[in-house]
Amino acid sequence: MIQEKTISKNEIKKQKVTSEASFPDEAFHLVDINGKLEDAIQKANVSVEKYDGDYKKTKLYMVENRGEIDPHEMFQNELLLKQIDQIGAFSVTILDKLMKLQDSPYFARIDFREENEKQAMATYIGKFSFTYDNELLISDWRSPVASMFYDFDVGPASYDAPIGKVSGSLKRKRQFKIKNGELNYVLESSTNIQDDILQQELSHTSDEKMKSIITTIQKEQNLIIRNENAQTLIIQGVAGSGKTSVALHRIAFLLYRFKDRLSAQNIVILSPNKVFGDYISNVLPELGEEPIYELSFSDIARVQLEGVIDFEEEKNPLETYDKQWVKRACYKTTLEFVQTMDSYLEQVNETIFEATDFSVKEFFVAKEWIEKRFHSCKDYPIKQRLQIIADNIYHRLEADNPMDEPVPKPKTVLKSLNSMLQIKSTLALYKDFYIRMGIKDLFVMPAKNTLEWSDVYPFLYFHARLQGLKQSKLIRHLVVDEMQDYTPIQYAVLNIIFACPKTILGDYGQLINPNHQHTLKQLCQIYHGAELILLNKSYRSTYEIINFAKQVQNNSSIDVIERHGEKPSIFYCQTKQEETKQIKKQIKSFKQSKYATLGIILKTNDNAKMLYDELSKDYEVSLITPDSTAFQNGIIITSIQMSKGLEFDEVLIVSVNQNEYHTSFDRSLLYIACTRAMHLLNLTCVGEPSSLLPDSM
Ligand SMILES: Nc1ncnc2c1ncn2[C@@H]1O[C@H](COP(=O)(O)OP(=O)(O)OP(=O)(O)O)[C@@H](O)[C@H]1O
Repeated sequence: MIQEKTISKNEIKKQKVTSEASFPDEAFHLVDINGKLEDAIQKANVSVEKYDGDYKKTKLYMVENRGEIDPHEMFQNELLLKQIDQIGAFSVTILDKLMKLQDSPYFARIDFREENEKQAMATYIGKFSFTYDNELLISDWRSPVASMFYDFDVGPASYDAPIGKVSGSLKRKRQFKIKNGELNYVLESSTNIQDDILQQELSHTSDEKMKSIITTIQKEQNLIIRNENAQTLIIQGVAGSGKTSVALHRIAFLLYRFKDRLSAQNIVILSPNKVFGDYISNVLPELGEEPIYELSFSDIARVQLEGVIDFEEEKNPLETYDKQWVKRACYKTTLEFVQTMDSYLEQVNETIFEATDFSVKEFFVAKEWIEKRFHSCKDYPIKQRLQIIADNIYHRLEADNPMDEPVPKPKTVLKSLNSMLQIKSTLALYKDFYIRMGIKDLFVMPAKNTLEWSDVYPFLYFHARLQGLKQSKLIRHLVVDEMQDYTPIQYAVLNIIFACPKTILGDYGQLINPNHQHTLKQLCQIYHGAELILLNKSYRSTYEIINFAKQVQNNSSIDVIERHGEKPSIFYCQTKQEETKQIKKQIKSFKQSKYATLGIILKTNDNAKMLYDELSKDYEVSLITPDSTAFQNGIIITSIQMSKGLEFDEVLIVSVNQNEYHTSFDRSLLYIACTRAMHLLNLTCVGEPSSLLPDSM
C-alpha cells in the first residue's frame, strides 16, 4: 500500500495532468518501449517453455532407458541436462527482469553531449538494462553513463567508462514516474526537481520491508555506492541517513561491476538480529540480485568454537549485573585490551616453545635448527608451525638417509615437537595471559569449559595464534552493519577470518551497550588506511521529529530534509492506568490513520513483553523480541534494542520518565527510539518526565 503525499504535491499533480500533452515525445517513447518489452517477454516465455520441455524430455528419456543406454551416452545426457538447466535458469532470470521492467521500464533520461560530438545522446535509465534488436534502449542504473544522473545537474558532466574518463555536458535531465506501464508524470530538469521527487518518496507510508532507492540516490550516497577501490570503507552516518540502504545498493553495484568474479555467495552481511535481516531482505531481490547470506557474531563464534569450548550467549546489555561482571565486560571492550593481548602474544612467542634436540635412533636434528625454523614461520599459528617443522624434519631425514633406515614419520616428529610446547591449549594460554599481565580477577568461567560472552572473541584471538581459525575463502566482501555495537577485539578476529574488502557502517551516536568503551577513532585505528565517510543528512524522519531528536541527543550536526509533519507530543500521565488509556487512544487514532506501522517502543525487552501481554487482550499487536525472526506491518511492540535499524510510520515511546531515562547513555537510547519514526512521534510519561526531553515541550 503506497500513498503519495508530498510537499510539492500540487506541482507534481499538475505535471501529471500535463505530462502527455507537454511531453508527447515521452508518451510516444513509452508506448514504443512497452511494445518492445511485450515482444521480448513473449520471446522469453517461449524460450523458458522450450528449455523446460527439453529438460523434461531428456530426463524422461534417461529414466525410461536407464539400464539400456551405455555409460558414455548416460554421461553425455547428464551433461546435456545440466546445460539445459543452466540456460533455462538464465532465461527465467531474463524473463523475471523483463516482467519487472514492464511495470516501470525506466525512471530517468539524461541527454549527454560528449566533447567533440555535435549531438547529445539520450540515455534512459531503469532498474535493469534492456536491449532490443541489438539496440540498447534502457541502461542499468549501475552503468557508468547512468552515474551522471546522480552526480550532475544540467551543465558540464563526466563519467568513468572502462576506456577512461568521458567528459562533455548534460543537456537535459528528466524524471519519470511510470506505474503499470503508464506515464504518471514527467519532470523536466531543474535543480529542485530531484528534491521534489525525494520528498515524495520519503512521504510514503512504510512498506513491510525496506525498499530500493534507485530513483532518488543522493550524490553523497552515490559516491559510496560506486566506490570500487576502497579496501575498507567506514560509513559513520546519523540515524536515517540511508547507511543500510546505501550498503545494500553498494552490494548490488559491486555484483554488477564485478559480475565475472563476484556473486551473491561471495558476500556476507553481519547484522544485529534476524528481524533486521528479514526487514532488509527484499532490497537485493528487488534490484534483480540474489539475497546475500547473513551472519551474527554469535553464529561465527559457534562455527569456530564447535568442539573446542562452550560459551554463554550475549546478555541483554540493559539489565543490571554485579559490579565485577561489569568490570570484566567493560575492560574487554577497549582497544587497550587488544594492545595488551598483542604485547603478551609477542612475549609468549619467545617462551611458549622450548626447542630440544630431536633424536630417534641414529636420526638427529639440533635444537638450534628447530628453534630457527619455529621463528621463521612466525606468520603461521603455532600448532601449524609445528606441523610444518615436522614435515621439514621428515623430508630432511629422508634426504640424508644413506643406509635407508626407516625414518621417523611426521606424526612421531610432531609428537616430539608438541612436547616442547610450554602451553598446549588455547584455554591454558588464555588463563596464562591473565596471570602474567596481573589481571587475574578479570577472567571468570561461569561453568566448566564455558566462557562468558565477553571472553569469546579474546579467546578466538588466542585460538587463531595457537591453532588457527577456519578462514573463509569463499567470502570476498564483508558488510558490517551497526558497527558501533562491536568491540575492537571482535574486529581483530573478524579481520583474521575474513581477509577481504569490507564495508563497515553504523552510528556511534546510537550506542546500545553501556559497557562498551570504544570510539570511532579507535575503529579507524584498527582499519588503518580505511576510507571514512560521514553522512550527516537524515532522510527518514520529518523535520519536526529530527529537531526533537537533536535536542534529545544534544547533537546539532544532523542535517534535516525540509519535510514537515506534526510536532512530537508528550502525554503526561499521573498513573500507569492513565498511561495505558493514553496508549489505547493512540492505537485508536493510528487505526483511523493512513499509516501502515505503529512502533510502540519501551526501554527494555521485559517492559515490552509486559505491555504486549496487556494490549494483546484487546488488540491485534505483535511483539518483537530477541528471538523473533520476521518484521511485519501493523502495531508492533518492542524494545529500543530490537527497534534498531527498523522504522515505523508512527512511533509511540512509552514511559519516558525520569527514573527510566536520566544518564548520558539513556540519551543515546532515547535518540535511537525517536529516530525510528518516519512521520509521527508521540511519547508518554508517568510522574516526573525525563530531564533528557527537550525543555520547550
Ligand atoms: N536517497 C534516498 N532516497 C529515498 N529514500 C531514502 C534515501 N536515503 C535514505 N532513504 C530512506 O531513509 C530511510 C532510512 O534509511 P536507512 O535505514 O538506510 O538509514 P540508516 O542510516 O541505516 O538508519 P539507522 O541508522 O537510523 O537505522 C529509509 O526509509 C530509506 O529508504
